[in-house]
Amino acid sequence: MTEDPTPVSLADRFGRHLDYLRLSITDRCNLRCRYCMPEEGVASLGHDAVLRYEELLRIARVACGLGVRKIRVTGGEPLVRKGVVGFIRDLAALPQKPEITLTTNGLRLAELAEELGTAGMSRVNVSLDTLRADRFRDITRRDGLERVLAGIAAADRAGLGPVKINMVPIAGVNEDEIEEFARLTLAHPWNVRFIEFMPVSGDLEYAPERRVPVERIMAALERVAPLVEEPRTGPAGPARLYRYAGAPGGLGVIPAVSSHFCGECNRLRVTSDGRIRPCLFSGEEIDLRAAIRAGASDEELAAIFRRAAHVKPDRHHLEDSSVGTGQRRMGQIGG
Ligand SMILES: Nc1nc2c(ncn2[C@@H]2O[C@H](COP(=O)(O)OP(=O)(O)OP(=O)(O)O)[C@@H](O)[C@H]2O)c(=O)[nH]1
Ligand SMILES: C[S@@+](CC[C@H](N)C(=O)[O-])C[C@H]1O[C@@H](n2cnc3c(N)ncnc32)[C@H](O)[C@@H]1O
Ligand code: SF4
Ligand code: SF4
Repeated sequence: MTEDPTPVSLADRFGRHLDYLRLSITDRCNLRCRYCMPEEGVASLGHDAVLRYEELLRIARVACGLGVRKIRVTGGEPLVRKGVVGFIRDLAALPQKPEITLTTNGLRLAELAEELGTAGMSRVNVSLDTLRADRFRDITRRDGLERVLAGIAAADRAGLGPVKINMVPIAGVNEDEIEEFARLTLAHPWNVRFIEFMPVSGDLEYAPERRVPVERIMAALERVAPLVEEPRTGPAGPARLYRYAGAPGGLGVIPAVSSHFCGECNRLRVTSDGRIRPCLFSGEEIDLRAAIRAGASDEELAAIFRRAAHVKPDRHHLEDSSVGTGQRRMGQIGG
């Protein structure tokens, strides 16, 4: 095994520096959110198809050697994979000490938050689309609102904050809760982010027309109290940031579809079966797993990452056609 060279930057053809890796560690999930995956017929990847933790760790190490500074562990639901805490510990201990974050539905967070914090996780983002138990059951096809809320509280206590809460407003489903979510920031130190629904649905009922455009989200936020725009420090990611004066929590709006933030994109993704996705919304994938299992060296893996950076498109084209995520659902890519 070779030592990592002095960190370099992984740049693409458009001058963007790719220093953020979204690593999906499983395609399995303990929920079935209607906008993400169908109830039935979700064939999980076979055991051998999914990368082993050693393989994922090696990928992360090679990526960090290329300048990746932040790794977001995602899924499917990352907290359903056995051994996830040990894996987080190993990631946090990589020589480059990347920032380790997690995107989760929160169902298992109450039991794992403390261990995750001790393992070296910096922060968590929790996906939550409703504060009503019956609606939670309708959207996710499972029970669990109380557990998610307990998970958020546990993450706070474990120092995994400020917790970001990701809410996807969908017309006719939960759009009427935008204000209630926004009010949470008046009482809690959470950053509540509203994400435009993306047309990659698991359920036909959730058609693109259900997307609540950013203007409507903003109007709902402004009905609660005047918004103060927050300065963006560094690569803040895709969210536009706001706050109500004096509130402990913050607000974010992620215009994933309408006013895309591709010009500032710093992400690469690796799916749980070892494919690099240069862009969430391009079907192009580059196989790392085959290379790893054929005995590729670290240099060869780094070359595959460079190739992925090279083919990263300048932007998505969701507004031009019905382009989606190719053959993959969101839950298979990790969002
Ligand atoms: N279009 C698009 N959407 C993205 C991208 N990255 C994340 N999202 C969406 O934004 C939402 C929030 O994603 P998170 O997993 O919380 O990650 P993040 O927004 O990068 O989180 P931070 O690192 O805390 O800013 C999810 O619905 C993602 O699908 C991206 O590169 N492109
Ligand atoms: C695919 S999930 C994976 C991680 C974890 N299971 C969770 O739900 O946080 C990552 C993110 O994608 C978002 N997502 C899934 N389908 C979406 C869609 N059609 N439009 C917008 N966001 C979506 C979810 O709300 C979640 O915040
Ligand atoms: S959004 Fe997350 S929790 Fe919901 S089905 Fe998709 S992967 Fe599972
Ligand atoms: S759509 Fe593609 S290029 Fe645009 S921000 Fe997302 S991953 Fe980056």
